[in-house]
Amino acid sequence: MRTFEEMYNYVKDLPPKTIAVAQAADEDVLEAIKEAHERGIVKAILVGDKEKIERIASSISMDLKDHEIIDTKNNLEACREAVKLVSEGKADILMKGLVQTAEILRVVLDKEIGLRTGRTLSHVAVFESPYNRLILLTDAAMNIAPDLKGKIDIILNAVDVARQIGIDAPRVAVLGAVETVNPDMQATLDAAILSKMSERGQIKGAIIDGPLALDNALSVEAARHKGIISPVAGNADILLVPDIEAGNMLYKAITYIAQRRIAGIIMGAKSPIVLTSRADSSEAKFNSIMLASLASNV
Ligand SMILES: CCCC(=O)OP(=O)(O)O
Repeated sequence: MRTFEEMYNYVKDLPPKTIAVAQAADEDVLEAIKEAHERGIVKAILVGDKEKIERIASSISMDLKDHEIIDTKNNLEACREAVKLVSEGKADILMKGLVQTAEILRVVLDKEIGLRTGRTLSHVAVFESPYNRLILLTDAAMNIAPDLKGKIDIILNAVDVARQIGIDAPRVAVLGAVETVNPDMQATLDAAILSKMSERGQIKGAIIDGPLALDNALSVEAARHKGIISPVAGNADILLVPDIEAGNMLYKAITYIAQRRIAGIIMGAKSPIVLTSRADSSEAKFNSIMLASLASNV
């Protein structure tokens, strides 16, 4: 797949999913749900301030008859109710509405009602690139400073998503600020170990190389210019960033500087979780719903 249009052409033939939205009283969230419903991808259980949800829905001419509303008093209650719907099997997908990322993730990780599976949870973003392909970015939202084991799990979650979008053996660039191993830079040490583990078949299903800087991970020209010989350089499908600061800034640079279309979900839980920035457009939220629908096949 090269675009979100191509993703839609695939997702439209999947059975519609039920999505539980934690704090749905937001215009962009409801716009995205409206479009995803009209295009046959989901029906929703909208959790949040009922009066506000109905008011916003009416202002965007959204018909609520095919959706359910659960009235809640505050964000915590909305997150808990929405997460419970998924853990009880009443919804296939969870979506972050107008709540902070940390608020919903705390409930997702709750030992009693949460959605843990034993796997590391991680954020996977997918964006349209100028390189004629969809590219994945991980982790922009969940793992603050993952260690080596964490990075392996983060890669595996991204590989699952890559497969669903038609990339069978994704090329993973382990990003750093430089392309050589520097003992003072932990990201480059982790990159070297991950590359060797991949070469020896200890991590399967992907071709992993690094450290690579962002320029030579993406651009064949940049890689050639810097004389980098690598099975990944210039052709990366997955960008693994060293920590959440790098990931979140790159995610927002893609949106606000490059102005590329993007989608984001959390993988590794009982269901995919649609997780965009609160400030992301309804289009980004719609694309993320599509991505979650696709990823729920994993
Ligand atoms: C994937 C980005 C998550 C994020 O940064 O969310 P907020 O902007 O809502 O904090």
